Amino acid sequence: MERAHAGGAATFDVTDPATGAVVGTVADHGPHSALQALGEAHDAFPSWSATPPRRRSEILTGAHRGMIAAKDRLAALIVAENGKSRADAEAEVGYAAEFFRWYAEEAVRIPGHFGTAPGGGVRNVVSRAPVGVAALITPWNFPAAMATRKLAPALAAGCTAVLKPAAETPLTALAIEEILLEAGVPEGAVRVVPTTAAAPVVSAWIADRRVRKLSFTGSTGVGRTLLSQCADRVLNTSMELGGNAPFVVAEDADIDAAVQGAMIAKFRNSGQACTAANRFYVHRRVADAFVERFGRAVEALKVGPGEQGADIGPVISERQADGIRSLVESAVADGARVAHRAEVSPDLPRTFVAPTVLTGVAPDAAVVREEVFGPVAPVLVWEDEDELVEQANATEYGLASYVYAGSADAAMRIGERLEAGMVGINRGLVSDPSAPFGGVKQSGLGREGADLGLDEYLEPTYFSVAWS
Ligand SMILES: NC(=O)C1=CN([C@@H]2O[C@H](COP(=O)(O)OP(=O)(O)OC[C@H]3O[C@@H](n4cnc5c(N)ncnc54)[C@H](OP(=O)(O)O)[C@@H]3O)[C@@H](O)[C@H]2O)C=CC1
Ligand SMILES: O=C(O)CCCC(=O)O
Repeated sequence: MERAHAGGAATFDVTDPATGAVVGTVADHGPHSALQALGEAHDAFPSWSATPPRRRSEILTGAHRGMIAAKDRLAALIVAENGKSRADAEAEVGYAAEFFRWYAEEAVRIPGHFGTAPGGGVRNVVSRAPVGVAALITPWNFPAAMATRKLAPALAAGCTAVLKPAAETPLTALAIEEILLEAGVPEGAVRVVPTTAAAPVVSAWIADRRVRKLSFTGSTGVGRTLLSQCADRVLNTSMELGGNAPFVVAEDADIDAAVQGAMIAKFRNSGQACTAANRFYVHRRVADAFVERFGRAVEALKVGPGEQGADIGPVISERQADGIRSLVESAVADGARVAHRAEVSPDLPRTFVAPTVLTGVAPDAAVVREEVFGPVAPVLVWEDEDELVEQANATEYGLASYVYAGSADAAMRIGERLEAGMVGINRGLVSDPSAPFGGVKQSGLGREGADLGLDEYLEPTYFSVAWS
């Protein structure tokens, strides 16, 4: 599985987090070749933005088909470079491809506005134009979906793009670039630029006047740094940052359904998602039943390499694994109890972390306050709804939250009080290309998916037309 890409002699290896084996080698772009790629995207912009929406739509439809046809190959690449289970990888390919289909349908329906100014004699005409060349920065946790969630609306809007994938997972993004070219995206309109020098490459793009848009998915810390760099040029930005999702179980919830939702919300992608349930608030009356059933489901999880039928693969790196373990150790040192834990063979490398349920966790424990990004579920007990809401909102993050309740009234009442851009009501999965994905507070700016995701790549122009 080897991919190289024009862009200079330097290369870097991509490794499998399940084994440490090298699974690919790619060009390592520095700022110079990254700016050349930007030049290509800039040159391609006039023609792509003038391409009829119907044709752009057909090309995106072709990209959707191309991804579905390449599902096995793409899933294998994702497992190899990210480590997730084969089932998670296949689900990701379907989810990622769907962004192309959704935005193929949106490309031909970009709305405008025609209205009469209240004073009369003037018509307000509003049209929307592509913002220009977009620089897209993606993380390693969803190597396909994070790329298509940005590329699809950018291309639908008429933008061209340079995309920097995470250094851990460039192979999937390169495969998607090829699929786009095969579907008819012109040479240069999309350039994937792997690098081990993220900061200088991205800074060079941000400083370059040809870039008119930055869309970033990753940690809040890096997002903050990029926002301050973008301030110098007042660059249009979209930011999908970290999360710390509360998962609330009310006393009248269907416990089996809540456990099923919790398994998805917590263990999809081994917990490495910004939408992952980070802390569980379970009503005292149902806490024992929930922990017992949730614990049984967790203990049944099979941990192992993604291609060997495991439910839970490795996390992305030893550093990440050590960080997750130390959150568990510090919670236990402060009185928490490991109530349930899945088995991990001692023969597996250190990147494999045991899925764990913690009880008796202090509300201000680091495992509750910080984004765990791993398969660990701290469970806290609540009784008073005001206190629950206060604790759930006591975070700078505001991305996703989840509520399980028996009555729609209770579910919506609690859901509306949670500070989050997305609320799963009796569902453990909120991600959907047809819905606006994004957060409030320090979880980000802007939305991806749905019609709002397209808006991020369009600028309104208002024509004030004398018209008697
Ligand atoms: N919201 C989300 O989806 C994600 C959140 N996270 C959170 O962040 C933590 C750390 O993960 P990590 O991978 O380090 O996330 P980062 O935020 O560091 O990485 C995300 C992307 O930003 C790039 N990047 C990193 N530093 C810079 C920089 N200074 N300038 C420009 N680009 C940069 C990375 O490139 P490169 O890979 O080459 O460093 C990658 O493409 C996780 O534990 C998790 O809590 C992580 C990933 C996704
Ligand atoms: O962690 C992320 O930013 C990706 C969330 C995956 C999803 O879309 O559900």
